[in-house]
Amino acid sequence: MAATSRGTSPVPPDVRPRLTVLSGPSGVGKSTVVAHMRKVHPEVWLSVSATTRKPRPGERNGIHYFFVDDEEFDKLIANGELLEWAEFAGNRYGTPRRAVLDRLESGEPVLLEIDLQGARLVRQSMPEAQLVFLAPPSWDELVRRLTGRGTESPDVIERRLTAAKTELAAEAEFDTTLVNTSVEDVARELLTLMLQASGLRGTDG
Ligand SMILES: Nc1nc2c(ncn2[C@@H]2O[C@H](COP(=O)(O)OP(=O)(O)O)[C@@H](O)[C@H]2O)c(=O)[nH]1
Ligand SMILES: Nc1ncnc2c1ncn2[C@@H]1O[C@H](COP(=O)(O)OP(=O)(O)O)[C@@H](O)[C@H]1O
Repeated sequence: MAATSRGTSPVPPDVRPRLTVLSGPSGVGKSTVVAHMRKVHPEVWLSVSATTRKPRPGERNGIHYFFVDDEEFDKLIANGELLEWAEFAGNRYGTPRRAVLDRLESGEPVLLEIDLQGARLVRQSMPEAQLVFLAPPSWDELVRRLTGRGTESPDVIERRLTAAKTELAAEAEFDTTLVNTSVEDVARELLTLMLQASGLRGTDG
């Protein structure tokens, strides 16, 4: 099955939504899709979030996340440095505000990979943003991917699957759904959506 798009954007035609938010349940393949898109198109800018989660093997500070402790995260909030933040499965995650606003001001497409709560906050503060939901081909496949990744303990997997039920139920709040059957197809469709939202042409790369 190819990636499919569903839904239409409620954004008025005179507003250019340059900010794109990608959300979806843990294990659906968000990081994989984004990594593939950036491999093919290294010029695409992705916001790097701050998190209190501990790094997984292979994750690098400043590349995958800014890994901070609770005290540092509190400071980011207190100083108004986060565009949005949320607690997810026992850790906090937030989008550094300045870097995103700088990119938007320069007219570049911007991608945020954040959870449902963050997507809702962005929708409130930036109604022109386009919200893209990444859905699994099936529930069983989501469980297989999350378990097969092998990065979380069984109780953390359980928490993430509980959150996944809430997230899947919120799909209709998003402008578009992409079903992650093929990483390459989804990455291409996501880039096209980002470029179109910015008033730029979609590519076939
Ligand atoms: N609200 C919010 N969510 C974030 C941010 N960065 C990452 N997330 C989300 O936090 C959740 C957990 O991320 P992570 O621990 O990396 O696990 P993974 O997405 O399953 O690989 C995912 O839904 C991410 O999209 C952020 O800056 N803000
Ligand atoms: N289209 C796909 N088909 C099969 N496996 C996939 C696909 N996309 C991602 N995966 C695998 O699923 C697991 C979870 O992907 P990941 O990108 O870490 O998800 P997320 O960032 O949404 O939590 C990884 O092991 C990844 O290799």
